[in-house]
Amino acid sequence: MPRLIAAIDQGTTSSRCILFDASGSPVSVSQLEHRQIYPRPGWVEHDALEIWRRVSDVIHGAMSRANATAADIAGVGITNQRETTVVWDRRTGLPLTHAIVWQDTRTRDLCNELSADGGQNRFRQQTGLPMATYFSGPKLRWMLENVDGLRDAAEQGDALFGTIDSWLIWHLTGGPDGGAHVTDVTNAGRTMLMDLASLDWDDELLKVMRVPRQMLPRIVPSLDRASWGMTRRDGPFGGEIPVCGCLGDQHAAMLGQTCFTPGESKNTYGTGCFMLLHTGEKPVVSTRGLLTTLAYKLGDEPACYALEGSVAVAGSLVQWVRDNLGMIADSTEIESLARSVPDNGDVYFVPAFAGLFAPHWRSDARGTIVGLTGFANKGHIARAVLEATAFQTLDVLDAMRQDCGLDLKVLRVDGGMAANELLMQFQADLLGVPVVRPVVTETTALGAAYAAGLATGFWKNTDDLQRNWRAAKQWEPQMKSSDRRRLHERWKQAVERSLGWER
Ligand SMILES: Nc1ncnc2c1ncn2[C@@H]1O[C@H](COP(=O)(O)OP(=O)(O)O)[C@@H](O)[C@H]1O
Ligand SMILES: O=P(O)(O)OC[C@H](O)CO
Repeated sequence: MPRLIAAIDQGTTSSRCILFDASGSPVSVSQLEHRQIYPRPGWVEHDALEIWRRVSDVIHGAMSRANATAADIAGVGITNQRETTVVWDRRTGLPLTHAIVWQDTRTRDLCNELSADGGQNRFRQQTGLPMATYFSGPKLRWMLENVDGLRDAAEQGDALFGTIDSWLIWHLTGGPDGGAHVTDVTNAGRTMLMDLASLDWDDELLKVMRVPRQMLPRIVPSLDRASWGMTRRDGPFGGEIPVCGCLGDQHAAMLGQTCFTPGESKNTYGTGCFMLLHTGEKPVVSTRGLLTTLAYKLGDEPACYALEGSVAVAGSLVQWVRDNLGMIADSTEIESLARSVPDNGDVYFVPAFAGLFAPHWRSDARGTIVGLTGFANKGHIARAVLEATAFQTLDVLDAMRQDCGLDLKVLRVDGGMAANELLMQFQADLLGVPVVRPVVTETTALGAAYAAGLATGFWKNTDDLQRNWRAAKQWEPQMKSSDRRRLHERWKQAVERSLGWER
């Protein structure tokens, strides 16, 4: 009798495999980083083969730590960094070029060209997305136009496209020997090629992005009782297990946080920071710079939608301070450094390294630190670094409030940066809303496990999942509203200064 569910969480900086038991508790974890490749300013690439190898290694690691065999695992769920674009050869299983990562801005001119006719919101009605470098469609068009032989191979059906979920599922279920070529609705919804209402590839968008349909994966729900394929016997699990759950990482975190009711919201503080608000069974098109996205689609049930505020740079700014400035040796040290000063000393850091995402969508913005005086020290910079994430979240929440009259009661948080107590208190202060962190903060992996567990009957229904959710810590807002307003005004001035720097 299988006692566990396996989740593979393939993130921007690392890959994890976590095995969960029936109470939704992690039983074993294995994690490995992969290279970030920066060939030019603004370009960010991953080696998809390296990612597949890391994923295979973490599967081995988690299985051996739990002393588990394939017979112990009821199902496999996948969750992944979204939008990152992979093309590979169906015959060899090898990538045809480096993957273009979601943060990469090389398609800026292409996006400007595509929005010349109809503006940035040209495809917002169909896709819920503004025209921006973030999404996969323009990245795929760039590849088709710049990688030698790719278009011919795609037209002949030899080159396949997928986001990381597709790439991993294809390899797990057989690779060149009949691997399943699928993607779930939450991932497909980030390509700018899928129609939000029909949940199918859209012919007009395929034409605009010049994408041959035969290279695209089949779009499936976020979980499937029939499963998309079994893990191969000679693969990293060492036996056959149904692969039957799949969601983009932010959508998986909605499941992991059990946000199943319209009005519920979670914010994940990882490399970037992504707040999603459940809006029910009908897509709400934003007028304030938020994305309309799928929350999840559980098998045959109707799809649920969400509004999303995507912030490109959050934890990665802490990493930048660690790796590029050498101010700290480990990400966790940022907290004690920030606590060495009582406030930000009027220093603000706008981390527009990849332009500014929600709610601004300005690819011409660049990173800036303002307010420096001879008084400012490392502590003030550290504070400004942490506060930048909280201010960006406030901008997103304000947009949600304006878009749909949201009256948020509590914000559920997770992700690596949610371990930072100073940030969480400041976040509650700025939003004026309690912030709550659950016992299991690996909500992304947990959400993928929940999808696979619901598909296989390991968990019966969403009530089972809700019973697993438990709060570990809550932060109450303590700041005076006049202070909140003053700080927010200063932040907005800093943002103004970052706009238009890139010409
Ligand atoms: N205590 C901390 N304070 C601030 N940032 C942190 C802390 N711990 C981790 N981080 C940041 O969180 C990020 C890792 O979070 P994680 O959820 O694992 O990210 P991802 O899934 O995007 O790879 C890193 O960017 C790291 O710098
Ligand atoms: O890898 P993460 O957790 O920063 O998530 C990346 C997002 O999915 C990008 O849209």
